[in-house]
Amino acid sequence: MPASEAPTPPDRIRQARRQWLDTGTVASGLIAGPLQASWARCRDHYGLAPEGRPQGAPHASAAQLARALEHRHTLMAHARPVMAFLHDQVQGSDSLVLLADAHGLLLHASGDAPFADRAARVALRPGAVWSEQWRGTNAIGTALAEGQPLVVHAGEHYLSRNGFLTCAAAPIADPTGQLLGVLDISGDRRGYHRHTLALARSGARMIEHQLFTARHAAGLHLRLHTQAEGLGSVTEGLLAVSEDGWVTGANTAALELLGLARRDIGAATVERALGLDVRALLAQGAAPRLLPRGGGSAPLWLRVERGLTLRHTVALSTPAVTRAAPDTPPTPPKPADALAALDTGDAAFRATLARARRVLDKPAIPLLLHGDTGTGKDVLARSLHASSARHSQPFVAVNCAALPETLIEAELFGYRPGAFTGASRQGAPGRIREAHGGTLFLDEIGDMPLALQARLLRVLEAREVTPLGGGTAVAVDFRLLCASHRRLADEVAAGRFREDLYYRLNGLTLTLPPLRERSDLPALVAKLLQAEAPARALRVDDEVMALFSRYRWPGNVRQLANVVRTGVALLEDGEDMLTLAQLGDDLRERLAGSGSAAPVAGVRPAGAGDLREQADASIRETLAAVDGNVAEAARRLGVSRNTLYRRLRRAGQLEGLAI
Ligand SMILES: Nc1ncnc2c1ncn2[C@@H]1O[C@H](COP(=O)(O)OP(=O)(O)OP(=O)(O)O)[C@@H](O)[C@H]1O
Repeated sequence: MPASEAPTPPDRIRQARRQWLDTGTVASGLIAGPLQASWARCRDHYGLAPEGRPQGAPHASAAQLARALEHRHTLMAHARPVMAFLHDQVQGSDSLVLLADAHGLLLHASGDAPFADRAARVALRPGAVWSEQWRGTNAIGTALAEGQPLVVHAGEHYLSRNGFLTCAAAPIADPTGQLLGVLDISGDRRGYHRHTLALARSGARMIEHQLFTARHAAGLHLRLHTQAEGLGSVTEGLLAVSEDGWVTGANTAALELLGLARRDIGAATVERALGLDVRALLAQGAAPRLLPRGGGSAPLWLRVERGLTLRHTVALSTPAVTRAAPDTPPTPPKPADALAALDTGDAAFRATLARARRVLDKPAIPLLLHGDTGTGKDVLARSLHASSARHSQPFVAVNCAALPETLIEAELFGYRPGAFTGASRQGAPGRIREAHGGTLFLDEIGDMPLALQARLLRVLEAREVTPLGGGTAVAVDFRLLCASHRRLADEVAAGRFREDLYYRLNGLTLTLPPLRERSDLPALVAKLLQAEAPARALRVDDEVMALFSRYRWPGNVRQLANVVRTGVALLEDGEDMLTLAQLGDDLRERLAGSGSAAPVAGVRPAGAGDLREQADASIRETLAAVDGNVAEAARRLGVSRNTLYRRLRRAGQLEGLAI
């Protein structure tokens, strides 16, 4: 049974809190084990005080939230209709249906307006982060930490200020077993209902079912249920099987029916899971059959399917039946518009986008994205995928600069159990196979070691991949996008990049212009301002725009976006014009520093000094401050992750960091 299926009685919770405050421990059995473990984490790992407030808890800006929604658009597309359905079930009961991502960032809320107002007072609204680290024990954060559905009721919340809530949450995993987020139903504690957890769990199952169907409908997959009538329903188990007999995907129901764990996906054979080998499955017709099982387990009904059936095609094309809730956060651009949304008026960039659109759905023509750091290669790659016919299939990004050389091979091609020292016992299918049916984005391809280039070339030519440690080659179908800030032709000339691979990758090169060469700076600034504060009509004054126009922008759009974000944060309430004075001294100095073509009156250029040493010191300090989390350190330093990775790789400091 999941933790706290029924709420702990109020007197027990009071007793537990009193014991906790007085002695720092709780007698066993007073509250559920996972919640007790969570209280201990809150105090010992996160240093939270029960009566305290969440100090420094992050809150996503509108632009960051929009980006997170865009990033999770597949999850959103499948979650919205389910959330609308759940909202119908709990309507009028003072509650909210919430969706959080795997970091606890609240992506979407749907619910009763009066309760939404109360919930917003404790930041239970889109943009806030409800991981345990910031909010203490709570259904969203604790379900993520424990990886199981649970209820956190009233005083079981670690922070007293959240004690008016009763919350039930269930994790959502993708078909490969990776945790995508949490579906939560939160309400006033007086309105607790014992069915709420079952509702949240069913909602999570429905979303997982849809995600599975979208990803695996085209391949060999199995439907499982204890009753024949259950096949085809949202309660069925679903298992994807590769042609060489590996379990490559499963929903939670299938894992439970077969007694498998998430880590078994990509690691267990179908023979181990079902007692049938893949040939026996393929020989079976489309009719359901009863599968006897040993060990006292109930027999299972099994139906084997290959490829799309009409019913699933219809189901796939309709997940966008959404009913906008009154508090719907900004929605990401529709997939078809993602490319168009990048066009802010620069003629050369517009022509590049038009060329890209012409080959969008021709996967035989690989695209190579070239541009300096921060020019938007990653943004363009995601938009290309979102605008393509494959948009509901996986987008798998591999950053070749981010991985130690020794790991790239296993990460890309997968490996058999025990293929190399330190390999996980389960083996892994590899990123190339994860991209099957969708898009594979190899970022910083110029940093791929020569030996691996030969292997990649073979995969591209044969369109099949063989895992490290041997085994059968598996056919793969993906649209390839590569990006590099280096000119690959120069790398070829220098002998660092294989010529044959270069020609294989370079169906069409799309070059992103540096920001200083773009003619649409004012429109881009307007777009970034709008994204940062959608509800306010913000502008920059002429003096700032003139400064922006003269500056060289070595960090390109990323740097501009950071400058705009800081500027907006420094605006007083009610002000809608960003002026030079409001940019702050340090920012003005940076803008007017050595990168500027002409100095601005009254602004001192940045001093020289030993920049490399300073940079190294600040990288070390920042990494220490964020516990080695490279993505977070890059954000704080205002540089791209790739720049930081390259720097760390050169210094031999990449192993062991959170990438
Ligand atoms: N067209 C755009 N509209 C709005 N924001 C953009 C655009 N292009 C880039 N950005 C912003 O710039 C940031 C950097 O973009 P991106 O990561 O795509 O650059 P990149 O070229 O891949 O950089 P690197 O090579 O350093 O990884 C993004 O997070 C986004 O905030």
